[in-house]
Amino acid sequence: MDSRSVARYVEDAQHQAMKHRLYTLIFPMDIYRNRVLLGMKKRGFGQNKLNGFGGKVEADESVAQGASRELCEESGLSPTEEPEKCGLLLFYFENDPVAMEVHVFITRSFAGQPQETDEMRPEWFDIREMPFEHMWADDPSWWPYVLDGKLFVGRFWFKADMVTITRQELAQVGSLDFSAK
Ligand SMILES: CNc1ncnc2c1ncn2[C@@H]1O[C@H](COP(=O)(O)OP(=O)(O)OP(=O)(O)O)[C@@H](O)[C@H]1O
Repeated sequence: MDSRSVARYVEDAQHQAMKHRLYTLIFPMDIYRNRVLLGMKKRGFGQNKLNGFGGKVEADESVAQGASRELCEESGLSPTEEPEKCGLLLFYFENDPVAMEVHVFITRSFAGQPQETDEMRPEWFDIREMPFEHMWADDPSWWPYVLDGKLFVGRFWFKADMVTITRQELAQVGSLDFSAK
């Protein structure tokens, strides 16, 4: 397991025995107009879904750096402050021995204009009218925590169809600073 992974703090032997891959997911928020920038994923994992921006964390960067880098690469916006942590999501897919550990961030302070890239087609949405029918099935469960500014940890078990959730756990937490635990 990646030493930066916080997955080891989950008190579940089955979970701890699994390999985890680190990902980021970042949502640029326009607080003046109550909008969030989503991107239509044009290729690869989650193709044709709307989502925040993100991807795999590289070996030489922190998760926050990874979130900033992916935002620049995929949307044309660059955060002008350190992105804010808002949640941790763990995804398990039937028949896949590797769990996804997704670090969720928002940024309210960024430069640039959204631009379409090879990977994403960005579009603004009202934060209270999210297009959940075009998003991952777990998103409606935890998005309210983001809106309320509550930190959260969630685990979702997906069937191989990548749509059906067979089990889920979601809770508000006081801190996402696991290293200080
Ligand atoms: C299962 N429910 C889910 N709900 C919400 N978001 C989800 C998700 N599952 C994956 N995600 C996000 O999808 C992106 C995939 O990243 P992905 O394109 O594979 O990474 P990366 O850009 O490094 O890939 P390539 O460079 O194309 O290999 C990444 O932000 C990750 O957090």
